[in-house]
Amino acid sequence: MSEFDLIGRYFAALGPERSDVVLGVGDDCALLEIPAGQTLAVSIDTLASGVHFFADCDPEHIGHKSLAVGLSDLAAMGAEPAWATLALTLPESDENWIRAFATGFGRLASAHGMRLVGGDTTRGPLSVAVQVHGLVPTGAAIRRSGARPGEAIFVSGTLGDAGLALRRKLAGEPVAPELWHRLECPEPRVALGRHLRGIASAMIDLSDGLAGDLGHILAASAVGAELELERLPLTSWVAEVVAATDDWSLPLASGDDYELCFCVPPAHIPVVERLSETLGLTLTQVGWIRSDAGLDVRRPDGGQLRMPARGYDHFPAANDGAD
Ligand SMILES: Nc1ncnc2c1ncn2[C@@H]1O[C@H](COP(=O)(O)OP(=O)(O)OP(=O)(O)O)[C@@H](O)[C@H]1O
Ligand SMILES: Cc1ncc(C[n+]2csc(CCOP(=O)(O)O)c2C)c(N)n1
Ligand SMILES: [Mg+2]
Repeated sequence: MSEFDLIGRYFAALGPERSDVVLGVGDDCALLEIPAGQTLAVSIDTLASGVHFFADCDPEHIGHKSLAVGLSDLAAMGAEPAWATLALTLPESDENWIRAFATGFGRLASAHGMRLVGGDTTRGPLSVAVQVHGLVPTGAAIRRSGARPGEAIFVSGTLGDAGLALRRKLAGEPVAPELWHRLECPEPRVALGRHLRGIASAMIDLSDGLAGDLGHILAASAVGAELELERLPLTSWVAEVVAATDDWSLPLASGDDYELCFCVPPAHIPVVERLSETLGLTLTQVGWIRSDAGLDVRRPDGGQLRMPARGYDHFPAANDGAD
């Protein structure tokens, strides 16, 4: 099947039609209308074979995850998903693979009212780059820079499940299907992000791990924080590993969580508790923002945790100085 046949058959109509798409797949550019009073939020993420997913991974899941990580960035700004573009690099034109990929991508796009409006298809080592475009009322986006001393730090869902799935797979151990799902099919917290407009002062999505990603909020806001490990929301799988090893790197630094971490003034804590019930999503306070710089991680016995690695890094510091 030719490049243009593939595009026409699998990528010309993914996601719902939208009235703000003046021109979608098929011309040199897409043409998109930004509604009055809205600001465009844009983010791009690449998933590379062997780095972000295993080469033999279910292509439907690769389609899902390649869009989910971008949706998670939109969620972290409080933005509403609108349009996506997709750059697909494939070693061969395997129609079964492409159909399954488009199914996973299209299902998630439809669930969030997002239309695929363009892209690029080339031959090469398998990699997928997705640019997402979202809309947020002007002035309402939630940045990393708004955290203030005295605010509560919350996270959604549970932490470390995807990291545990990856660790078990790399060790050749069996992985429970629910854990595997957390790694391959993360659920971006888009509704939560939108509901936190006007409530959260700062927000980030957790792609590299709580310690590192919260560190980005602290740096952008010029504040510090205290985290209490006993408050971390863990599934029994992760809790067992932590209890057996006293190693907190899974929930703090393994990455791939795609949960939201956000800060709220104390007066808004009851709103967050109600939101948790409305959305049926666990929202857990894990610590406090303070004015002293740095991240202080408290163990259940009150002692201080020597910080593990700060989070996933494609070019870790061991390379520093080498060029
Ligand atoms: N090659 C690049 N050129 C320009 N800006 C970049 C480049 N790579 C990253 N950035 C920007 O640097 C910032 C941090 O990038 P990063 O990819 O770590 O985003 P993130 O949201 O923290 O993580 P994730 O990619 O997991 O969503 C973002 O504002 C991003 O747009
Ligand atoms: C096969 C395989 N090996 C390792 C990982 C773990 N991993 C890769 S990139 C990343 C951080 C987020 O990426 P980015 O910073 O590029 O957004 C994490 C946690 C995986 N998912 N699959
Ligand atoms: Mg992000």
